[in-house]
Amino acid sequence: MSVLPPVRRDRIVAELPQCFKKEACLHTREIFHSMVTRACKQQRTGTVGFKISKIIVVGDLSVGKTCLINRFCKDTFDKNYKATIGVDFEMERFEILGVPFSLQLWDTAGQERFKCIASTYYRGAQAIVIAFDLTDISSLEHTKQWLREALKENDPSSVLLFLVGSKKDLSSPSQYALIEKDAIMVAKEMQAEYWSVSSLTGENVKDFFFRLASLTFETSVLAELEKTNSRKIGDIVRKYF
Ligand SMILES: Nc1nc2c(ncn2[C@@H]2O[C@H](COP(=O)(O)OP(=O)(O)OP(=O)(O)O)[C@@H](O)[C@H]2O)c(=O)[nH]1
Ligand SMILES: [Mg+2]
Repeated sequence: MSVLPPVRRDRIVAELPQCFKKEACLHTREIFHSMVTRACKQQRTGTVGFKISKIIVVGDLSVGKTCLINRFCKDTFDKNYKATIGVDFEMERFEILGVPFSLQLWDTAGQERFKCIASTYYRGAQAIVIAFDLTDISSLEHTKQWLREALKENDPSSVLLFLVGSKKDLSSPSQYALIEKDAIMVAKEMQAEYWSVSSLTGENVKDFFFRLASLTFETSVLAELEKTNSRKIGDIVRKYF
C-alpha cells in the first residue's frame, strides 16, 4: 500500500514537453522514445517509479537559483536576497506516462565561502542545472567553471545538462538578444539544453521543469531497460555455456 498522497493534478505529464531552442537542446524528438512509451504502457519501468532522481542547481551567487526553485515548487517569489548557506532541497513528485517519478531539487550556494559545503552534495546527480543571470555576462562566463566542478563528482557520460538564463524580466530585448546568442554557443559547447526564465513573472519556469523531469525520466527508463536486457542476455549466456 502506498503511503504517499496522490500526485498533484498539475504535475501529470502525458506528452513530451518541447525544448526551448532547437539550436541548443538535448534532443529534437517531438515524442517520448518509443521504447519508453511501450515500457510505460506495459508497466515494465522497473525501479524508476520508486527511485528519487537528484538534480543539482549550481551557478554564481545571486543569479536566482533559489527563486527559480521556489517559483516552481511553492509558486512564490521573494524580491529580497537571502544567500543560501550550503544547500537546501525540495522534493517534487510527477506522474509521467502513468509512472510516478520524483525529483529531489538541490539548491546550492553560489557564495564562495559556502561553496565547499555545497560541493559535497554534488555527487550522484542525474541532471545538472547551471544557472546564470541574463543581465550579467560574467555569470555566463563562469558557468563553465561551475560545470567543471559539478562534473568532478558525476559521470559526464550519463548526466543531463541544462544551461538556464534567469531574470528575463530585467533584460531589454536588445540586451537579451545579445546574451542569448552567447548563451546558445556556451550551451552547445557544453552539450547542454538552453532555457531562459523569469522567476518574477513565472515565464518558462513550469515548461522548463517539466522538460527537465521528462528528459530525466526518459533517460532513467532507457537505462533501466538496458539493465534488464543485459540481465536477460546474461541469463541466456549462463544457460547455454
Ligand atoms: N527581477 C527578478 N529578480 C530576480 C529573479 N530571480 C531572482 N531575482 C532576485 O535576485 C536575487 C537573488 O536571488 P536568489 O534566488 O536568492 O539567488 P541565488 O542564486 O539563490 O543566490 P545564492 O543562494 O547566494 O547562491 C534576489 O533579490 C531575487 O529577488 C527574476 O527572475 N527576476
Ligand atoms: Mg540561493
